[in-house]
Amino acid sequence: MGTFKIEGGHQLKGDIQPQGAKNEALQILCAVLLTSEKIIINNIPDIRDVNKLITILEHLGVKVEKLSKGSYSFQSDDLDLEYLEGELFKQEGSGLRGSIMIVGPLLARFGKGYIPRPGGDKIGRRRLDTHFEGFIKLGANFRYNKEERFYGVDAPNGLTGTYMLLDEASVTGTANIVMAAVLAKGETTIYNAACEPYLQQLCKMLVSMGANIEGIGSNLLKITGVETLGGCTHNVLPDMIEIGSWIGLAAMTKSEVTIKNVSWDDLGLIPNTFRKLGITVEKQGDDIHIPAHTNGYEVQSFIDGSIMNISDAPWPGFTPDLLSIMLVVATQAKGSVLIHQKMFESRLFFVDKLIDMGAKIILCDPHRATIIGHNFESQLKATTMTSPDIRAGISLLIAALSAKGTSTIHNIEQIDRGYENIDERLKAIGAKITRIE
Ligand SMILES: CC(=O)N[C@H]1[C@@H](OP(=O)(O)OP(=O)(O)OC[C@H]2O[C@@H](n3ccc(=O)[nH]c3=O)[C@H](O)[C@@H]2O)O[C@H](CO)[C@@H](O)[C@@H]1O
Ligand SMILES: C=C(OP(=O)(O)O)C(=O)O
Repeated sequence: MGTFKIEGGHQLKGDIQPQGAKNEALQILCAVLLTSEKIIINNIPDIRDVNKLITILEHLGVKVEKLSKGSYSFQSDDLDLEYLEGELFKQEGSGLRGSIMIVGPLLARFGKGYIPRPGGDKIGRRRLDTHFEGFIKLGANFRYNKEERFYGVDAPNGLTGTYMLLDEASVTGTANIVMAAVLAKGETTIYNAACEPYLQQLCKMLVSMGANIEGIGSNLLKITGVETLGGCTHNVLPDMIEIGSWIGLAAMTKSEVTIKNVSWDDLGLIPNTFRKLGITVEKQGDDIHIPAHTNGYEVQSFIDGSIMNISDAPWPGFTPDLLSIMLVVATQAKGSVLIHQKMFESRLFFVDKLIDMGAKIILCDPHRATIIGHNFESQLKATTMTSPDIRAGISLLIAALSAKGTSTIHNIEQIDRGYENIDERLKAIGAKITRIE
């Protein structure tokens, strides 16, 4: 278990370049299984989850070549599908959430796909019903081995397009079904589809491979199946969750930071949601400039004067992956905020650590926490903590960087799952962090 030692209380200053988006990269990497032709992907982040998925692809027989930092070519022209039935896959496939998205492409191209119960954050129940209900609608047979928690689908006669209304706008579920439908016979309509930029990017990539998809960016996708798909070059967008993390970090440490090349048009409600906490988010070309909040930041209230409420919703709503960061940043705001995490059941329990550090938080129930901001009148105190999940981990890191004294964070593998070389990148703008293996 790796550890960070963090000396808090220092202002940071400088530019930071966001990495490529983790959740997009995981979808895009699975899509390379849809064609025997070569696919080139640029801006792939060098993070644990993505590297684990690349290893799974290699073990499946995909030819992977690193062209330069973040750029790889992939060719799935000679796959070893027996790997999917072996012990190694049971271990590797369960090591991350994103591995679930190999099922759709394999089912579409080879008529069968398997997956052990995927990993990812332990942040509450994480159902896979939407994925498999979608495959069944397309004509697949479904099997689930309860003992081994192993899922399987097959479609010996191929998949056939149909209409489906998803029971929830699942991000990875939509990606999986889209990747199955692009090679199905006839037309598939997916209503209540998720439409995060990750999915828009996946659909654009599939179109450049020869797929026929209408409605990209909406919750109604119409896909007309094609016989085969070809190669393409795809560029992964900057990671909007990392961008949000750096906005929060800058505000809470009163630092002046410029986040470079953020792809503003793909950030949705993110800049405005930080503004609701009183944070100044300046657009400078395609960069975000956060000035030093020397006099703090004041939470806005609603028109009727009621308490500010920040909650998550499927895109274009506010992403659940930034709520933990909002919560930690609110601990130093002037004013009070209700954070309502609607999607996940166990993502707010890390507030115990913040309360230990001196934050004023009432955990109302597993989904809601009220934060009474300190307005920097009292600094958080350093402590020792363990990172329970990726976004709680980064939030605790932000808290530690703003706190008085030296904090210790254990289980930083959770942070490394989604933040590339985070200690070195933050050191470059003045953070005092030491990694202890
Ligand atoms: C690898 C990857 O891409 N992971 C992301 C993906 O996970 P993932 O695709 O696993 O998450 P889903 O979109 O399937 O669902 C997330 C949670 O939200 C609930 N839910 C979802 C949709 C809905 O309309 N109502 C609802 O309540 C689900 O029951 C589930 O508990 O999307 C999540 C939701 O943005 C993000 O937190 C994860 O970072
Ligand atoms: C919940 C997340 O990731 P995963 O779905 O991979 O667990 C996240 O990125 O915040």
